[in-house]
Amino acid sequence: MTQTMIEVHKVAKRFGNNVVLKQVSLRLPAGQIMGLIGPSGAGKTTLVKAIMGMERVDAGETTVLNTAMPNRQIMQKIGYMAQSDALYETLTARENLHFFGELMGVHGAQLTAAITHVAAVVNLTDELSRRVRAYSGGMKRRLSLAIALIADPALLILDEPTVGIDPELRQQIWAELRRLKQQGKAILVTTHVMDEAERCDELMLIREGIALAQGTPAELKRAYAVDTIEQVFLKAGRLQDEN
Ligand SMILES: Nc1ncnc2c1ncn2[C@@H]1O[C@H](COP(=O)(O)OP(=O)(O)OP(=O)(O)O)[C@@H](O)[C@H]1O
Repeated sequence: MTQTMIEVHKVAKRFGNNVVLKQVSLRLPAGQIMGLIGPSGAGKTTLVKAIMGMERVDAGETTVLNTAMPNRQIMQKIGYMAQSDALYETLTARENLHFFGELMGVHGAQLTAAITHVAAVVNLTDELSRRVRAYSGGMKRRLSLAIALIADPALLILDEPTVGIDPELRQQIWAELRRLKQQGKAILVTTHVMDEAERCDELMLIREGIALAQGTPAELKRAYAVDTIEQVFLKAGRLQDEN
């Protein structure tokens, strides 16, 4: 069987009285892109943080690269892009990439080559010498994505990576994600964009903390007898409300 990169088993989480994840399970093998889709507040980021080991869960287990999370060493091996950018504003983009690359164990000529490559992927090659505080919101998202890619990690966890990014560049980023997947990398991505959901190998639909449906885009469309993932989303929501 293909190597399992992420295993989530019956994870539950609440904040006070607000139950945010209910018995959520998933498995992400190497060479696959899994999309987490669901309305705002559904629990996607909380699930991502639980997988990263950044949020303690109340029940269940999360395992990354065969290691129970939280685990600091494993955390450093994940190419993680958070929903809010964690960048050094007073440094240039190149200095940020250099800093985070070193932190993830990439050095010297290898790091220089990696910076050139990831900057090209997110179209920031000509902006590398500018300080991040002069960047627009979209440019900061692109730099955050470049940082997630810098160490060529076996596992990428990307929380809404293409928010604020124009359609052309979004295509380019998805082409890179596909290339990485073909190399055997595993990618977990949260998205609100339905055409991105269609590009995932596997989708999990989360609503009110419940994993409502899981499968390939084609399987989900068949199961709900609809033509698009957007319709799956709407129909699954309606059915959940009726029950
Ligand atoms: N640290 C926290 N303390 C209290 N409540 C929280 C905390 N983090 C998240 N929540 C709540 O948990 C629920 C799920 O939030 P989460 O960020 O996981 O949703 P999401 O699906 O990622 O939403 P979005 O698509 O808007 O990013 C929300 O009701 C949110 O208010």
